[in-house]
Amino acid sequence: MPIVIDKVDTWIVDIPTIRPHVLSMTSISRQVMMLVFVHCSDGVTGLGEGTTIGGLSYGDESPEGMKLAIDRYCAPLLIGADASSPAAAMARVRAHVVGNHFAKNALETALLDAAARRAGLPLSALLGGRMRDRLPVLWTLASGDTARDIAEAETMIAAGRHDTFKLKIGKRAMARDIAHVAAIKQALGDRASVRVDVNQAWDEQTALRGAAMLADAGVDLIEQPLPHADRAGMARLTSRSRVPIMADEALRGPGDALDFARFRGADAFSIKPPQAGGLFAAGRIAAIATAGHIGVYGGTMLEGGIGTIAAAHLFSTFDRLEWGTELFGPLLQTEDILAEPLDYRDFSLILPDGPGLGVTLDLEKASHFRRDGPGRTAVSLSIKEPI
Ligand SMILES: O=C(O)C[C@H]1C=CC(=O)O1
Ligand SMILES: [Mn+2]
Repeated sequence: MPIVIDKVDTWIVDIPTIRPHVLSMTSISRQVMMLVFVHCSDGVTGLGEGTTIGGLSYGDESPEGMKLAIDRYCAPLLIGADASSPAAAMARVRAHVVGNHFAKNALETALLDAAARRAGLPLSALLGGRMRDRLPVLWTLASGDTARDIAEAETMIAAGRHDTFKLKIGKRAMARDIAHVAAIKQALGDRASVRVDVNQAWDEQTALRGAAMLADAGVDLIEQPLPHADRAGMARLTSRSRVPIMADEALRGPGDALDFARFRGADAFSIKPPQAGGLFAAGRIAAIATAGHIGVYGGTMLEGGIGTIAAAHLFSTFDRLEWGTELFGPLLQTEDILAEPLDYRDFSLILPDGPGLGVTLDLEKASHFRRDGPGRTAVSLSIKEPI
């Protein structure tokens, strides 16, 4: 008897962040996660997560939209389908649903988690096998305040948690932002690598001047300085900047990665399974990066434990990961909805060995924070910032 997909459930879960996280386009003080449960006829359930930043401020999918896309359009395509081939199941979804990369990634993760659990293998084994058991993880300093960011970095270094920091800039005038970055780099010196993420906020002229000043300040990497559609500008900037340039929002699938590799639009790629449209698509971006002599970095959408560990399984299979990862999402949340939190130590995230994702959802806790669940909390009702 073939094992088929019986049911697909989606939940929206709201968790506050430990402090406001300030980016160029929005500030968040909670994270909204869309969880997917794929229930199979053999009793195995796979888990996936779709999370973005600040509703629709970062990308063109919101957690609420992901839930709708899955409930209304994707789930009916999957019910009764063979659960043993996530690739065939996702091909069916892709044939009928355009775009919706975050929703597709969450579904593909759940299908792969179920298949790997059934096989008794860690997800990384299904994706080709691990090249490493731990991933270096940086921390983003984004409180919006220089002194607080320096204090936060010092605490992280002292605790052995992070020694590489990404600073979110682009919200304020360029000179003010760079003074903030330079002060942090000066305070940390050689004890830390400092990078910046402009989140598309600059134009090419600002970026050319900014890159020169950031080089003088000792910054190691500049992430997505220009709007995602300005590929020619990214290529010109990459050829002129003394600091390596990384593409993030511009990479919405392997096709974008191929263009960037052809025109050397970046020195490094931030690889994010949700932006890519799934774990397999993200793996193809890494292959293009490697073939194009472009550096590889494991990005995040500030996901919780499920999305984070799914990405970690994939990143563990990459043969090159020159720029490390930023898989710190669960550490930014006040609560963990996993039964056992992810294992962060020695500046790294340690991959679990159990089958599938290798993590267990604390169902009671997740239901408590579920927006539409029985334990609906004050958190989801008292939020003032835009969803
Ligand atoms: O990279 C982004 O643009 C999004 C995200 C990742 C880390 C962080 O602080 O924000
Ligand atoms: Mn980024």
